Amino acid sequence: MYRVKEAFYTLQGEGAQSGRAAVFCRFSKCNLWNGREQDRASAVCNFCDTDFVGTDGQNGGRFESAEALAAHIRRLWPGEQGRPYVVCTGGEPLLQLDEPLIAAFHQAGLEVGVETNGTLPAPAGIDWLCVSPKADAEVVIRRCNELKLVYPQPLALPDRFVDIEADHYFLSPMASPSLPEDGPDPVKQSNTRKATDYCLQHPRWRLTLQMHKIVGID
Ligand SMILES: C[S@@+](CC[C@H](N)C(=O)[O-])C[C@H]1O[C@@H](n2cnc3c(N)ncnc32)[C@H](O)[C@@H]1O
Ligand SMILES: Nc1nc2[nH]cc(C(=O)O)c2c(=O)[nH]1
Ligand code: SF4
Ligand SMILES: [Mg+2]
Repeated sequence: MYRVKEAFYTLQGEGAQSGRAAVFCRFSKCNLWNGREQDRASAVCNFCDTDFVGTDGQNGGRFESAEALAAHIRRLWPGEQGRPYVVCTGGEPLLQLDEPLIAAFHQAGLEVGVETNGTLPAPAGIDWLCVSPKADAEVVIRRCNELKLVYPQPLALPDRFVDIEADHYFLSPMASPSLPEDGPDPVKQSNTRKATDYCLQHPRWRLTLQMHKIVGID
């Protein structure tokens, strides 16, 4: 059984695949926060900008088989154009994504991307793996396509992650978790300046912005 909070067609807004059309499959549940506001401050990850509790979002639900979920996701891709792409996110997708589901996505003609906090081992067969470390949580994934660190995090300084092998190293300015996505966000503005300065001083790191929030899409 797979539990999905929501699924929607949009453009990837972050990282090296920014601007690419994708169906986002947001799995329910995370291992670093239970999703309740009253427990945010004491969670390992306390800046999450996402509601991943339950299965009640758009196109969300409980799926009995990998094939049923893959067919559901494939139907959200518009027609036959381009290279159909699913981004598995959450919540923490590696609590649920397994090899049978990856195989079912591939069978349905989907390339498979994953956004993970890196604390759980990744099943084989993922086409694009993005690891985004959180606070002092141990990262067990040693190799990925992109490492995308939300910045600044006092317990997760960039230097700690340069030994993780990645094709791209990104800093993503931390946004306020609870503001409406289209309003002004002074905290994000100040974090964007800090991330910019860090990238200028440490040119291994590149800046990525949450483009979807800038243009006002999901
Ligand atoms: C909601 S998480 C879900 C996937 C996975 N649990 C993870 O943390 O990577 C998706 C992406 O949003 C990023 N993110 C979450 N809260 C954020 C915030 N307040 N500002 C900027 N990025 C944020 C995460 O770092 C991750 O790259
Ligand atoms: N457009 C868009 N791009 C994204 N990239 C990563 C996201 C996520 O929440 O995992 C995300 C998201 O929520 N929306
Ligand atoms: S950002 Fe990722 S790791 Fe952190 S609480 Fe949200 S879903 Fe979990
Ligand atoms: Mg998001």
